[in-house]
Amino acid sequence: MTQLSAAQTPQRTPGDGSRALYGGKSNRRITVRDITAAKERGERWPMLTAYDAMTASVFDEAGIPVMLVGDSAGNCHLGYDTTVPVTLDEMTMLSAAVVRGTSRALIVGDLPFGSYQEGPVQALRSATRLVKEAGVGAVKLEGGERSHEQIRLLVESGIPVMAHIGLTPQSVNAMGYRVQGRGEEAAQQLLRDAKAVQDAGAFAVVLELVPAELAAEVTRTLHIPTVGIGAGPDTDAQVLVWTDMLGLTGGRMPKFVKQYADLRQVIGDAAKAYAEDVVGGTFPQEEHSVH
Ligand SMILES: Nc1nc(=O)c2c([nH]1)NC[C@@H]1CN(c3ccc(C(=O)N[C@@H](CCC(=O)O)C(=O)O)cc3)CN21
Ligand SMILES: CC(C)C(=O)C(=O)O
Ligand SMILES: [Mg+2]
Repeated sequence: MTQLSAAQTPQRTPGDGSRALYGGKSNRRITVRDITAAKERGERWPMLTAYDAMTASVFDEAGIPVMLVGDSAGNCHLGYDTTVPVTLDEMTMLSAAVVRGTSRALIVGDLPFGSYQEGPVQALRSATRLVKEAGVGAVKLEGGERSHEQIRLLVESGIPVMAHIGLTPQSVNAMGYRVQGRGEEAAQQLLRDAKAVQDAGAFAVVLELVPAELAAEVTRTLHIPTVGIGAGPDTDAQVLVWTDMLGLTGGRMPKFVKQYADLRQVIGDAAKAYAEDVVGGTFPQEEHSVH
C-alpha cells in the first residue's frame, strides 16, 4: 500500500464518531451539509418536533441534532383540530422561540397550509420570513411532484428545503389520514414524488405513513436522506411529534408512536399535589416566604 503523508491521511470518521450528528463532539450548529455527509457515512439520526424555547432547549441538551417546528403545533400546541388553520405568523413566532432555545440543533420550520400552494414566488416570500424573522436553517413543505417548482426556487435562492411526501396532513380534507403508497400504482407515484423532490434540490425528505418495504426502497434509491414517520425501520432518520413521544398529547395515538414517558400523568399528578397543598394550607411554608 502507498504511504500517505500526514497531510494526505484522510480523517477517519466511521468508527470514531466524532462528527456524528448524535453523540458527536462538535458544539457548533448543525447545517444541511452535515446532514448530507451523514447519509454518505450511512449514519442514522433522530428528529423531534418542538414548539417552544424551553422544550427545545431540553432536546438540544439531550443532543437531538434536528428539530422540526412542525405545523403539528396546530393540534399539539395551539388547540386546533388539525394543521390546516395554522398561519405563517404563528409558525414564525414558534420557530423564533425554538431557535432562541437552541444552540446546536438544525432548526427546520414547517411552511403552513396556504403559505406556498399559490406558487414558487409565494413559497419564497413565506420561507424568507421563517429564515429572516425566525432564523431557521431550513424549511419544510408538503408535496412531491406538485411542489417541485416551489422547492427549486427556494433552493436556488439559498434556502434549504426538506420535502414531505406520503401522507401530507395539510390535505386531510382531500385524503384523510390514510396510509399512502399501498398498491403498485400508488407505490410508483410515491417513487416519482421522491425523485421529483430530490431533483428539485431538497436536502432530505419526510416519508409519512407509507409501507415499510416501500420506504426502504425509496431510501435505497435516493442519495438524500429519508426521514420516516410511520415508514418502518429502514429510513435514514426518524421523526416523532414530541408531545406524542412523551405521552402529553392524550387521546388515541397513531400506531407508529412509541411513548417514552407519560408526561400527562406526571404533570397532572404535580398539579393535583400543588392544588391540595394550597387548599390544605401546606404551601407555602416558611422556606418559601420572605420577611
Ligand atoms: N399529535 C400528532 N401526531 C402526529 O404524528 C401528527 C399530528 N399530530 N398532526 C399532523 C400529522 C397528522 N398525522 C397523523 C394523524 C393521524 C394518523 C392516523 O390516524 N393513522 C392511523 C392509520 C390509518 C390507516 O391505517 O390508514 C394509525 O392508527 O396509525 C396518522 C398520522 C401525523 N401528524
Ligand atoms: C409529523 C411531521 C413530519 C410534521 O410535518 C409536523 O410535525 O408538522
Ligand atoms: Mg407538518
